[in-house]
Amino acid sequence: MDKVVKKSLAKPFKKLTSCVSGGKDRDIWSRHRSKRGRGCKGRSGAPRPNHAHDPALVRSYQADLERERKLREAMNARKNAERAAMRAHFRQKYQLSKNSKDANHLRAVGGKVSLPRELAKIVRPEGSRKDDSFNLLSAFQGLSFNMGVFTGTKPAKKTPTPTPAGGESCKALEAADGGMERKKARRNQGGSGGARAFEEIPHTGSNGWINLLRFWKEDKFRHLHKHMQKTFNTLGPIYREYLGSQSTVNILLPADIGELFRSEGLHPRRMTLQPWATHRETRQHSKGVFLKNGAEWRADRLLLNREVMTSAAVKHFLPLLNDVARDFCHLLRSRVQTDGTGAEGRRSLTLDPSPDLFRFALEASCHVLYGERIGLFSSTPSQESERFIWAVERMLATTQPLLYLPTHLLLRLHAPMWTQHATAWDHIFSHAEARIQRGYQRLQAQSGGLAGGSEGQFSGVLGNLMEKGQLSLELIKANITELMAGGVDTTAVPLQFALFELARNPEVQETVRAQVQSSWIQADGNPQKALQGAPLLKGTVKETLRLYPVGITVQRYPIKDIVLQNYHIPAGTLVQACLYPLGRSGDVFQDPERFEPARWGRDGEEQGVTSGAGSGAAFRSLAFGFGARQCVGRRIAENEMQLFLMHILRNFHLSVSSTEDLRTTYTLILQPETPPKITFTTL
Ligand code: HEM
Repeated sequence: MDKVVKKSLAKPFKKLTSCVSGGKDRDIWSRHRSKRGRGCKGRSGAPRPNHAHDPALVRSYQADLERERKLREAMNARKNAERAAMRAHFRQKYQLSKNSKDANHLRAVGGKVSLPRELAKIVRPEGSRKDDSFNLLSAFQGLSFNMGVFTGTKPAKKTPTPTPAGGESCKALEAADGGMERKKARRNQGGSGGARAFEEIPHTGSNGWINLLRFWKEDKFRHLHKHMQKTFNTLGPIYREYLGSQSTVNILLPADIGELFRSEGLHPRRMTLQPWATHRETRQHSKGVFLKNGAEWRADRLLLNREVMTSAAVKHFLPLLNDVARDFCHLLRSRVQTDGTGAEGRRSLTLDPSPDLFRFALEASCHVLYGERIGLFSSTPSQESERFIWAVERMLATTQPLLYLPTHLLLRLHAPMWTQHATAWDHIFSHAEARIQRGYQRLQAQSGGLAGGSEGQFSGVLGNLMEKGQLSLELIKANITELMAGGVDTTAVPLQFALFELARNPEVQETVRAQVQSSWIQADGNPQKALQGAPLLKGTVKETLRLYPVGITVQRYPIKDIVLQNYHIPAGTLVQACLYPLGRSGDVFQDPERFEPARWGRDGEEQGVTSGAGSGAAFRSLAFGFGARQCVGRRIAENEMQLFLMHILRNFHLSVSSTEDLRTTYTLILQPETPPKITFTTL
């Protein structure tokens, strides 16, 4: 790996060192000079005059330089004065002491400051009293100002100066540490006319390869979510990041995310997971919806939606998920009875449930996909399935480090990381292929044809797709394999977090349980009705994913130019909504560290949104992504997790020995560094 990294980084490094030392440029320059020095001839053959010794030319050149310098100084003075004027305004507004440095800046421009329109609007917002300008003047202690700006009679000027624009920004600008509020103050107002250039977006370093090295050295990939949170706190609600060959614009405020999704177009695109795509290409497998784009993606996606996203589909597969969740709890209950301690009827067992949760998730998704149970809860679960679970985990863990390197090069060099990744995918494919074959044969053998059967029985997503015959067998295989690979860790891991949070918040746990118990009785054994009557279960899942989003970002390439935080973002830029910092932002959620399922009301919409959160209320809960390209397994995952928690809460009281926060790590999905141990006590 080291060799590969060195090789792949050698070129950019060479470029970088030559830039720093000026090596290559100097060579070219000196060669050019010496050529001229050797007496380069004109077209006529006569020797060219040596301009370097022409005094008139030298004088004019020096005059040019001087003019440029003066212009630069004047511009800087104007910018400083604009900022000083704003600061003086805020000082006066918040009755803070005056600052002589600002007065000097203002004096340097003769006391005349033409504020750009955005700034002027802050100083004298629309509808404010007429004497505002007078107050402002008094703040400048006798310095004269261009009144036209404040009264709006002078045309606005374009300026690269920071342009805070909103009432709440006033206070923020005064914050001494330049925290989040100050950055938030740069919110975009109106069209892109006055927007700042893309290049002005704060960034974490403009050399992607150096950044990448730093990431590796500091092991930042595993803590990418924390790195993002920290960077937003330092640079504000928008920043650029260059990593290897990737470059992204990162955002976290709901209003900005809304703007991004509104420009995703008919065929929304995410960042391509190149290692996955390269695997499909080299093995000549078809791609499923995860990796496809454009009209092809849309056509396949619409067919899949019918099988897994519509309410008719949910009605079919929900009872299957319920069977698996119920069986899981029966099994766990008998284990607690046998291996646990305590009095009869209130036995307790402490264990790390994660291996069982992975089995549960695979059993559940296979039941929905193939319409049959695969027997993972038996005392001797199949080795094949255990290998599949292991392969998915390997595939995810090896994706992240490969994302920022040229996959085709690694492939050619047989880099061990790539080989591990490809082998993990090969396992996943051969396992899925075997299951699909079996499912296909079983369905053919069944009387009454494929999906629906003669009694209208649901025979799994595979059966339905085959019966309808709208997707080729190749595409069915590709998509079923993706659904299998995407359906295990994504639900098993949040369930670990949910159990942990319920266990360390006993009051919350009791409230959710009370609702579940009463809903269960009223639903008379109908799982769908039981879920509908217990919205806190939905709230628990949402709350878990707010604090621990499986994928820490959702990405899009806007199809048109947009403006975010008053920066111009050209169409086609990769923009990421960063879900981990979003979910824990005090600007967006009240008391963000608190686990509170009830914050999501009956209809799943958030209640008690912080007043400073701005618009974009629909863009606070995005763990499954958004719009036409959102997670296609969403309905399976939501119902699977809610049913699981429903049966657990009906059967067990949950507790943990320590209420300390869990340490988390990111390996393409966010997970606990060490899976938490939970004590299950029978009810
Ligand atoms: C809690 C569980 C899950 C979470 C948080 C989750 C999250 C996501 C996210 C964020 C996306 C990208 C959406 C976007 O770009 O807007 C996605 C896409 C996808 N997910 Fe999930 N997922 C979960 C469970 C599942 C399950 C159970 C399956 C399969 C049964 C699945 C299969 C997929 C597929 C195939 C895509 C690609 C869809 C497309 O591009 O059209 N996911 N998921």
